[in-house]
Amino acid sequence: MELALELKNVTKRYDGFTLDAVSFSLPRGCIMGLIGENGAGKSTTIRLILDLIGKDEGTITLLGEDSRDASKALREKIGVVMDESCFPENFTLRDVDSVMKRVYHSWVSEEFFAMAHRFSLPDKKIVKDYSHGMKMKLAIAAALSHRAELLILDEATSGLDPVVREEILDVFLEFIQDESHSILLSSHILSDLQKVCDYITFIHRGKVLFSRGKDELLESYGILKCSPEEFSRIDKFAVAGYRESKFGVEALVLRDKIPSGLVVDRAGIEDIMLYYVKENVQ
Ligand SMILES: Nc1ncnc2c1ncn2[C@@H]1O[C@H](COP(=O)(O)OP(=O)(O)OP(=O)(O)O)[C@@H](O)[C@H]1O
Repeated sequence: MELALELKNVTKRYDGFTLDAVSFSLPRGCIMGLIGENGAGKSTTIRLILDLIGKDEGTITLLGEDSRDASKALREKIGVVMDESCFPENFTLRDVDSVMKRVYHSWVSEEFFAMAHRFSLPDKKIVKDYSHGMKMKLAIAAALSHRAELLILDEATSGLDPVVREEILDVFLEFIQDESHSILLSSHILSDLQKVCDYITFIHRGKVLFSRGKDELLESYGILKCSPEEFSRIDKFAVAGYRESKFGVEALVLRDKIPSGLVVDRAGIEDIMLYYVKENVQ
């Protein structure tokens, strides 16, 4: 399986925080969601991948090349959306186009304007007068207009309404129709990730708790609601996390380890994350 991205034991130490031996890999043609609580290390991971900050240990391979020796040609193949404010405030679409075509050899003006119009971005308005959603759409249109093979997005859909998010998720799904294309995106909107991702990597307090196929995760886990007596009879290796209330016990469990007769409901990525975090608090 050809990989778009591979991290092996990537470590970054800050005073009071360590991104600790992070390893995961993203196959080409797939979308990976990076999840984790505030301050977990998602943006640090993305900055390391983009070589915006230096790592202390480990290796990062981007489209087959070491990220440290990334050539200009490799950089052209990576579309990045870090935040909304990537263009000067007095720029119009035309200004963005004329600057970007000097930055990227592979810039395709027709694709940029087509995407900008698809996103209903106005021709004449300057960036300063854009809404937050318009700025994000502009950043995404630009990232998609230089023949990128790998898109890396940090919180690209945060603060956007559901209609705009859906529009952007559709663009992502179209982008990976080409099997050489891949996407890594971090988000707190787990329902969005559940819709589009093939893989989920969960970072918690600087460590990868898991990096797995989404379908496999959703099939493996379920939510069990039962009485304390029933819960006491369950193999504890089957329990990823639980909470007790006056109504009984609710637990995130491995579905195939639960005896028949007990009802196990479907778990979402959000359930999985919440129970895992609860179980891993120190
Ligand atoms: N330049 C820096 N110097 C010191 N500490 C830093 C620096 N950059 C990030 N950190 C710390 O690294 C930790 C992880 O931050 P990071 O921005 O990667 O988290 P995140 O998962 O993206 O969080 P959020 O969801 O809130 O954006 C935090 O404790 C943060 O304070």
